Amino acid sequence: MTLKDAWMDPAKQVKEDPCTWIMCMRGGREHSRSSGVVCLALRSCTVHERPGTSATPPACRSSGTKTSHWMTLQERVCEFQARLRSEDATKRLLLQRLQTHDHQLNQDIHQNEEHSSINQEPQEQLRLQDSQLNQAVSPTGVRSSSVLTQRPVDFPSAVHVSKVHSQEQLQKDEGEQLTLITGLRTQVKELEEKLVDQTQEVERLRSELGATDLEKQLEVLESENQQLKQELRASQTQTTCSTGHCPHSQDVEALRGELCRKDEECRERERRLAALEQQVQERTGAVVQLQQQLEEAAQRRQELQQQLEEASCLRSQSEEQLTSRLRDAEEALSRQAALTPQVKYVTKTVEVESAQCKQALMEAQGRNQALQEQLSVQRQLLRELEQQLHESQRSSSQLRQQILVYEGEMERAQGQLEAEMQSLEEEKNRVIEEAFIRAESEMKAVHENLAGVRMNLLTLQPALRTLTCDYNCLKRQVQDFPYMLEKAITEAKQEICQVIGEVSSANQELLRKYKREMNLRKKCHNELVRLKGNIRVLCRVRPVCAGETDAADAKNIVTFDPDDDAVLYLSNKGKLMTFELDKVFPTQATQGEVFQEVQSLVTSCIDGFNVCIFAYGQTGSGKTYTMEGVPEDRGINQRALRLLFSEVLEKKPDWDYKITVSMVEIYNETLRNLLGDNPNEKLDIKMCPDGSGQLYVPGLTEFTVESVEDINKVFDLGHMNRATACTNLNEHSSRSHALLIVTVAGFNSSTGHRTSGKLNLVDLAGSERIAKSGAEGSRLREAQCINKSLSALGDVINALRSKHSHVPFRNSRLTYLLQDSLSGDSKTLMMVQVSPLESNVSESVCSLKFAQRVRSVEIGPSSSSRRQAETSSTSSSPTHDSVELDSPPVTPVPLPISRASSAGSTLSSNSKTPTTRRRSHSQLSTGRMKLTA
Ligand SMILES: Nc1ncnc2c1ncn2[C@@H]1O[C@H](COP(=O)(O)OP(=O)(O)OP(=O)(O)O)[C@@H](O)[C@H]1O
Repeated sequence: MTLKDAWMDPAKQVKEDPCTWIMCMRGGREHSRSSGVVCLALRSCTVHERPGTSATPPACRSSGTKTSHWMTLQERVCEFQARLRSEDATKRLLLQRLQTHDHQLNQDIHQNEEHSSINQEPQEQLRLQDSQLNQAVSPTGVRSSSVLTQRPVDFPSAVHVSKVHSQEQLQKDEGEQLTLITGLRTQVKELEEKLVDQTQEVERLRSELGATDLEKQLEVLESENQQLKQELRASQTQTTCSTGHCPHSQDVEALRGELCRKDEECRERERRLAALEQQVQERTGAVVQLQQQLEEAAQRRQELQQQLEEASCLRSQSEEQLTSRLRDAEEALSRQAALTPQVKYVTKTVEVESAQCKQALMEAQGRNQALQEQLSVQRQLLRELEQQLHESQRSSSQLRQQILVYEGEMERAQGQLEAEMQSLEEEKNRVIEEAFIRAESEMKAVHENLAGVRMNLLTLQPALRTLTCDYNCLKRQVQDFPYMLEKAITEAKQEICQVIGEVSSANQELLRKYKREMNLRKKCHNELVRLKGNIRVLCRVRPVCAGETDAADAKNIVTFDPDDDAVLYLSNKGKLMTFELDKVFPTQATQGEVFQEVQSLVTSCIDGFNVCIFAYGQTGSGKTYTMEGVPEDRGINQRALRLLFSEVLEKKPDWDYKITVSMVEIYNETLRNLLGDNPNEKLDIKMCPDGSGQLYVPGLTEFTVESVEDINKVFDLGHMNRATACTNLNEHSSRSHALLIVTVAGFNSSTGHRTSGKLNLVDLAGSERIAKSGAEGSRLREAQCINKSLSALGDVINALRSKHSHVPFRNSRLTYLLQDSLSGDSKTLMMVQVSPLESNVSESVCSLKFAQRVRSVEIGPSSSSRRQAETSSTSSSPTHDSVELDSPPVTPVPLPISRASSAGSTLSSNSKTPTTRRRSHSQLSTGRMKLTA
């Protein structure tokens, strides 16, 4: 608030913010005093000083008594000032008038001096002027009257005196006038001095009033209050700011709530006090009314008493008159009685007068009675009034008592209120003090932090400068960044395109080289296989089992050449027969060693070749052991699949392979699905209707396998189905062919190259002689079927070896099913199982001779088709058959087997063995092989 605002509308400003207004007015007190603004403003302040008014500042409420006292003083001061001002104005007016008159007097004197020679009765003018002066000065009581009274009263009579006397008189008057003027001037000076003194007095009073103890106290209180308010605001702000950090915030909040509650209570009590005051005022008004009524009644009573006294006085006077007249009459009567004649007259007179007197007496008595009635009425009225007065006095005393009670209550309530106010004030002071202390400590901490921050700032300024420089540099770089980025992107794009082009060309070149290498590898592999022979024949001699050692014919007749692993010696009836095969596994050979020899064929299946691995031999020679193995030492089947998995995994990034497995059984020339839902279901082999010449088995179940667990599951299912279809699994397995058909289909996503290879793992039925086994009935039929299929196999191999135009694949289900794996680029491996026992020597000789015959066969397509297969990278599958497939089934013809000289029957061949192979020591016959006893 500005001083101007306070000056313009003090009442309004005091209503809005009295404390600030007072502070403001303290600066401009001199102005406000002179116009009485203080008084008006303080009256407004007093109006708004009522308890419970929100606009009233706490400071004014807390020091209400002192403030009201101060206001009363201010009012008095204002009144005194107003009075002084009016006196000042009056004195100034008087002074002006005196000065005016002085000036006029001077002028008149000058005129009198000028016109004294012509004597134009100046006395009248002087009188007039004196009277004016007297009129002007008289209100102030100045000594002018005394001066005027000293003028000669008989001055007009001097006109008739002589000129000498007149001149003397004029001189005398002039001297008197000069004396008067001098006196008047002296008075004016005195008045001026008095005025100055009074002005000084006024100033002194003003200065005194401006620094009374109460005002000083008030100022001190206001300043303290203002300071406390500021501190409270600051502490409240800090408390609000640090509500989450201050540990006493809850206490402060509670105290604040308590303070508000107490304030509410105070306001309530103040309202009650105001109501009580109002009641007291009303009662006081009633008492005043009653007192007025009482006064009126007393007045009327006095009037009645006066009337009564007057009436009594009149009555007594009339009675006295009558009594005196009666006495006079009686005296006259007694005197008349002495004078008889006169007595009669007197008696008559008396009688006449007596009647009159009586009448007058009667009238007087009547009047007396009426007056007495009036008196009694007045007395009654007086009694009533006295009763009313008593009642009003009683009610007045009751009201006074009530007032006293109320006053006592008020005092008590006020005392309580003051005590509560005091306690609240103390509480507030305590809270403020605490907040102040807290704020001080926090402020100290903040100052310390600030000092630290300043120090940090000082140390950080160089870094900031550096950072600013860096920032500017970065800003420039950022501004240039889009352009640079665009440029870099363009360059990078160009480079990437260039690199992509180079990589693409390199990739093409690599792909080309890869394809070439793959073809070369395949060619080499094929060449290797070819060099080894498309049909490889291995021999494995099983060890003598634990239960066989005790038998009389349990003699081991098989020996091996320590220098040549492809030679096997068989002692047959004292003669040593030598058989040369591709490799001979001795009895101690492990499953791993056997598989190592065949794994190259397995991997060629991945390359798209069809592979056929047979296990051939008499019953109990170890075919199943070699092919399936035992749970603790798995055979070729599972190892082959494991190898396929690992190989496929190695080629995984480029090639995607799918490996499917089927299991079939050929029993008595009947094909059965071992993985199907119905194991007794018979399957058939049919030609694909698409004209591709491929064979397929409708209804054959295929399982896709991806892990060893899948393989085991498939094997378990096959074994289970095989077991459910027969009464004796061992016998049944000996009399049937078990085929595990593994198909490997690959796809190279980068080249689009597809491959499809088939791996046939065949556990053939036992090849023992029927005559020896003495089979009859069903066993004979089983033996015939086995012989038929084995003969058909021999015929097929013979036809292939002889390069006949017709290969009799259809002569048995076995050869028909394995047609695509026995022809073309197919690779065949026959594992001839041999029992080392002497009791099995004839079967061993037969098996070895058959193996030797098979070993001499060359399987392969015509040179043209082979070239095509080698050069074609996509379509020329190695499974493509070059031989006629649709040849009708022929009756199986036993292979003619020429016996070897003395060593027993040996395989004979009508074709030369390759030069790379060593010739067998046994003579090979040129006729057809015959697998008979
Ligand atoms: N290399 C070997 N090492 C140890 N034991 C063998 C070996 N070969 C075969 N045997 C054991 O010889 C017995 C007969 O083998 P296996 O059943 O494999 O002959 P098989 O030719 O399959 O007979 P079948 O034609 O009746 O099925 C089995 O107990 C087998 O464990």
